[in-house]
Amino acid sequence: MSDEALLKVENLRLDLVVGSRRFGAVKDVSFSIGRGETFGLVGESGCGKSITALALIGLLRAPLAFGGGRILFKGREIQNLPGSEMRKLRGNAISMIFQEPMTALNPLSPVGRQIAEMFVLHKGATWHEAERKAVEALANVRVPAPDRRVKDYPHQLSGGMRQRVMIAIALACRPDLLLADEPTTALDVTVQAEILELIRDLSAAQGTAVLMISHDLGLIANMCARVGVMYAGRLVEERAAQEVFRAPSHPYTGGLVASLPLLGARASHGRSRLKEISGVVPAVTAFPEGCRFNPRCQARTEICIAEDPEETALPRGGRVRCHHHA
Ligand SMILES: Nc1ncnc2c1ncn2[C@@H]1O[C@H](COP(=O)(O)OP(=O)(O)OP(=O)(O)O)[C@@H](O)[C@H]1O
Repeated sequence: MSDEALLKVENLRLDLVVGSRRFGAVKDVSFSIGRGETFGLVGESGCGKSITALALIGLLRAPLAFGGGRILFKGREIQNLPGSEMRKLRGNAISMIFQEPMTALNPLSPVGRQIAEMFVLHKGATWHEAERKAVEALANVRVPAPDRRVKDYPHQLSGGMRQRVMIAIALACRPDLLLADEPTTALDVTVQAEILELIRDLSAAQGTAVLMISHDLGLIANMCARVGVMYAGRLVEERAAQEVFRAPSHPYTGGLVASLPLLGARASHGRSRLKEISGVVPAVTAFPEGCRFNPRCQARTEICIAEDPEETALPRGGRVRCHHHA
């Protein structure tokens, strides 16, 4: 991608450290996100999406460890920043929302105070100013009666309202990049749609780039301009969202598309595709030799077992990592 990229991840490797052994939980993952762009990471549970996001904001914890590569944010390498420098970025220029707000919010502090803290910490506001801004921030995420809700503790709010609070905290300082890790998985379907709309509207209004993470390809394609498909710690395909549906190139992507109820029939038309992906993502300590997808792949031949495929650029843009890509 161009030098203009807001975030550039180059050959990222993240290791699972078990005694003296290191297993590549994420290996050679590269992607970039432009300013204001929405980029999605999709793949089944255990593919390495969450740990990739955690690595971006310096929240990786043992037994996982940074293993190599570079993370450039606005051209600056951030993969080895000291804790104090990373804390200046986190919540300010890069922020994150998680699947379960209860684990991220402080149960002992009113939500208004938790939002206000961001303005005090990162923007040098006084508490008085910050608390006024917290009411505005809650109104912004469409929480009714925000002047009263600021005094509520997280347990007094519904799951959807808590997620709105987390979005208010994450967007308080108008970050350049929002990492959204399965932000709606814990919510019921109607609330899910509202929260996604909120993330889309607010990030577009603020010019915030979004890295959206989900196991749901439909959701990702709806929200994102470009999609990275992860399998067993590797980025196996990266494409414009519409291309992923129109002509998935990696057999794993094809399987994900075919398993979507509405689009499966169309995507598999005229080509040999997995109707569903049998089997499960292997444990990090048991990734197979060669292509990591080979044990589950219907297109597998000997080379797939013997050799890890290189990344190949696709003619209509994007890239794929498969010996037999479409
Ligand atoms: N704290 C940990 N200790 C050991 N292994 C871990 C830890 N955190 C993650 N892993 C392993 O690293 C791999 C990638 O996990 P990660 O959470 O990034 O997957 P994911 O694609 O985001 O899936 P999910 O949606 O389930 O979080 C998985 O195999 C997981 O078991």
